[in-house]
Amino acid sequence: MTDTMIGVIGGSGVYQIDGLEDARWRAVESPWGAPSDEILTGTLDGVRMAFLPRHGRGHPHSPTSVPYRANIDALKRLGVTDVISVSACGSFREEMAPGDFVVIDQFIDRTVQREKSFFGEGCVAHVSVAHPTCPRLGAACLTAAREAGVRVHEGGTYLAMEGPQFSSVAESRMYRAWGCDVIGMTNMPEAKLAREAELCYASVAMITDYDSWHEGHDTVDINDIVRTLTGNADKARDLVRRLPNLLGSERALCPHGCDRALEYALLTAPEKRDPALTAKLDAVAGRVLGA
Ligand SMILES: CSC[C@H]1O[C@H](OP(=O)(O)O)[C@H](O)[C@@H]1O
Ligand SMILES: Nc1ncnc2[nH]cnc12
Repeated sequence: MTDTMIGVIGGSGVYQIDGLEDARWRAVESPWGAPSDEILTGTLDGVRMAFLPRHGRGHPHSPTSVPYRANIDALKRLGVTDVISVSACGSFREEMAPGDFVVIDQFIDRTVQREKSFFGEGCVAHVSVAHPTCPRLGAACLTAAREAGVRVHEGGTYLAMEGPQFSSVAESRMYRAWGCDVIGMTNMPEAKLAREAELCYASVAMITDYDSWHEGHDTVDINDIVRTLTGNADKARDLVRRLPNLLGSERALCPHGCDRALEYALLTAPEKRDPALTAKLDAVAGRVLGA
């Protein structure tokens, strides 16, 4: 058994969480650069918590400029075991209405301008992201959302677009035809990096709009999104407050193997490894590199 530490990555509209004991904002240094912001740490119902606003307080980071590697590395360095992302998203489904939440279980990654891996030349690793979210953590989010009285959908495919512009009507119709349920700009490469760092990852999509496909609704507009965001953010904080009781302060190995994702993933022979890269990997891959 190890100690649970829940890491919450707050998306647009979610720049803090409430109720932490011994709360303090901490600067965490990472060899992957500066994280989006300081990280708020504390304890909730006896469980250690870490909160990171994805875009930074005051929202200085665009979806493209979010330092995804530094964020995941910093959470891992603090001792986080389980990461919950909360994100504003557009919907491709009539029944997934603005104000509803969706616990995501699949992604299609259409981002093109981001660093997507901790690994590379000098230390090559291939992890599986066939199932990119942790079912155990997703189930806890589903229960927490229901307890908080949120209308929540179990499972959904999230299309990650580069942005920052929203989709055209043609793109929106195409993603819908592909079977996607929601659209956002940030969960990739975040989910892939969490898997590389052997962190359980779950994503809660907070629906703000119907993107651009819906003939009965105006095309997506930032003013409408911001209006819906405020209510969604309050519900998200309520959901987060319920997670410690559901997850508990002690954790067994993840039954889905998220915390052992690197077990057989490293291909580069020890004598061929780049010492500079392996040094940067101390937190993410120290378990398998023997750091
Ligand atoms: C505020 S609308 C567009 C913006 O909001 C979402 O961010 P996040 O996933 O961090 O909540 C979306 O992905 C875009 O970045
Ligand atoms: N329609 C949309 N497209 C991309 N990101 C979003 N975030 C919130 N609504 C969105």
